[in-house]
Amino acid sequence: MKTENGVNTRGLVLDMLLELERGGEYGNLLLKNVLDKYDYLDGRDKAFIKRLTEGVLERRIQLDYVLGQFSKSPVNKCKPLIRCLLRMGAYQILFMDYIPDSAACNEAVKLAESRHFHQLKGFVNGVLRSISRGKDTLAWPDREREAVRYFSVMYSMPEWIVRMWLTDYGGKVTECMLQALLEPRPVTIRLSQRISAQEKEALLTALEECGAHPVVHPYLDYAYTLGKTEGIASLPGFEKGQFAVQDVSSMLVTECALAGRDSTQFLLDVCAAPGGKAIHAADRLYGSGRVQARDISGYKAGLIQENARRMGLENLEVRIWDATVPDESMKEKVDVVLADLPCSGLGVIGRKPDIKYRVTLESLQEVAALQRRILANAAMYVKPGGRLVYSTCTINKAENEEQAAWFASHFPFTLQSLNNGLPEACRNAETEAGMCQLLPGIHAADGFFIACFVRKE
Ligand SMILES: C[S@@+](CC[C@H](N)C(=O)[O-])C[C@H]1O[C@@H](n2cnc3c(N)ncnc32)[C@H](O)[C@@H]1O
Repeated sequence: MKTENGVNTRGLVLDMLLELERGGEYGNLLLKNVLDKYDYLDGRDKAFIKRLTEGVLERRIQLDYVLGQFSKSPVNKCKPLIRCLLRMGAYQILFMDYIPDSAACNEAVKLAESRHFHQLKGFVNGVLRSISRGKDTLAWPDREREAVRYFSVMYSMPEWIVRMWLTDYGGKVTECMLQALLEPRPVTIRLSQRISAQEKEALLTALEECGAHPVVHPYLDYAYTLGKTEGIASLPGFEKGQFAVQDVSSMLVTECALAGRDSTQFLLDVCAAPGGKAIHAADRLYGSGRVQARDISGYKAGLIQENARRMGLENLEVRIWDATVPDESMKEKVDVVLADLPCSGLGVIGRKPDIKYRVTLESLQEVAALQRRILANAAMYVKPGGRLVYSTCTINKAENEEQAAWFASHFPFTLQSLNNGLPEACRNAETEAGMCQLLPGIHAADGFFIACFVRKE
C-alpha cells in the first residue's frame, strides 16, 4: 500500500532488510537514514516503518521458527527477498494487531510480484495465510526439556548466547535480560552540569511543554529519561548544548572515573568516539582539568569535535590515534585513562538488535585480543597513583571480569572500589571489589561493565 506521497512503506522496509542481509550498515543507522530521507511522510507511516523494521530484526529467530512450521522450504534456503517478505508478513500477523492479516498477506504478495517473483506469489500467500489461520495454536519448544532452545526461540536470541548467559547468570537473571532486551529502550539525556539551577528549571519546563516529558532517572539527578524517542536534536536546549543524549550506564563510567579524586587535571580517553564519556568528563572538569579524546576513525573523531563544540567545551581536544600503537609521549602523564573499548556490544542489543546475529564466538575472541593490546598501552600512560577505568557495553565474562583479572595480574595496578561513583542500587560485593556488571532488566540501564584500577606508586 502506498502513502499519499506515493511511497510504498513496506517496500522501504523490504529494501532495508535486504541491505542488512548483505551485512552492510547497522539497522539503527540504516533506519535513521531512511527516516531522515522520508521525513516528509506522515508520523503514522514513519512509526510503521520503524516498528516493522525493528520488529523483524528483534524477532527474527522467533519468526523463522514460526515460518518453519508452515513452509516446506526452510526459511534460510529461500531467496533473500522472499525470506524478508515472509518475515515482514509474519511479524505483522503475529505482533501488529492493528494491521489486518489480509493486508499483511496481500501487500507481501504484491511486493513479490512487483519485484519480479511472480512464480513465488502463491508460495508467499500460502505460507502467510496459514500463519494467520494457525497463529493461536502454534507449537513452541518445551521449556523444561529444552531450555536453551525455548529461550532462544521465545526471546529471539542465538542459542550460543543463551547458553553462555545461562552458565554465567542462571535461568532467572537470563530470562530477565532476554525480556528486557525486547522492550522499548528509553532515550536518556544528561543535563550539562554547567547550567544554572534556573536554566535547568526552564529547560525541564520547555521539554515538558513540547511533549518530551522528562523524568529524573533513579540513578543520577542530572539524567532524565524522555517520553519521546524521535527528533531529539530539535528539542529546546539541544543546540545550545544544555544536554546530550547518553545512556545512564555510560554516565556511570565517567562517574566512576572521577569519583573520590581530589583533582583530575588530565583525562585521556583512548577510544572516545562519538564522545559520550569524554564530553561528560570535560563537562565535569570544566575550569579545573582537560580531556584528550582519541579515536582511530577520522570520521568519528569529527563527531566528538562536533558534540564538544555544541556543548561549548574548550577543555576537550580531539586526536586521531590508533590505540594499539604505543604513544611514548604520553608515558605516565595522565591522571585518569578511560579505556571504553570496542567490544561485542551484547549489552546494547536492545538498541541495536542486529548485533545478536553478527557477533560470533570467534569475533568475541578477536575483540578480546584487541582489548588486551589497547589495555597494555593504556596502562603505560597512567601516572603512579593515577587511575585507569576499563569499560565495555557487553555481557560476557571473557571481555569483562576475565580481562580485569588479566590486567590486574600483568600490570602494576590494583582494583579499586567503585562504590563512590555508583548509586546505591548498583552497589554490591563485586563493585566494592572494583568491578560492576550492569545487566538489562536487573538494572535501569543498558548492559555495561566497569572496572577501576589504581596504578601503584
Ligand atoms: C565503545 S566505542 C567508544 C564509545 C565512547 N567512549 C563514548 O562514550 O561515546 C569504541 C570506539 O573505539 C574506536 N576504536 C576501535 N579501534 C580503535 C583503535 N585501535 N584505536 C582507537 N580507537 C579505536 C571505535 O572507532 C569506536 O569509536
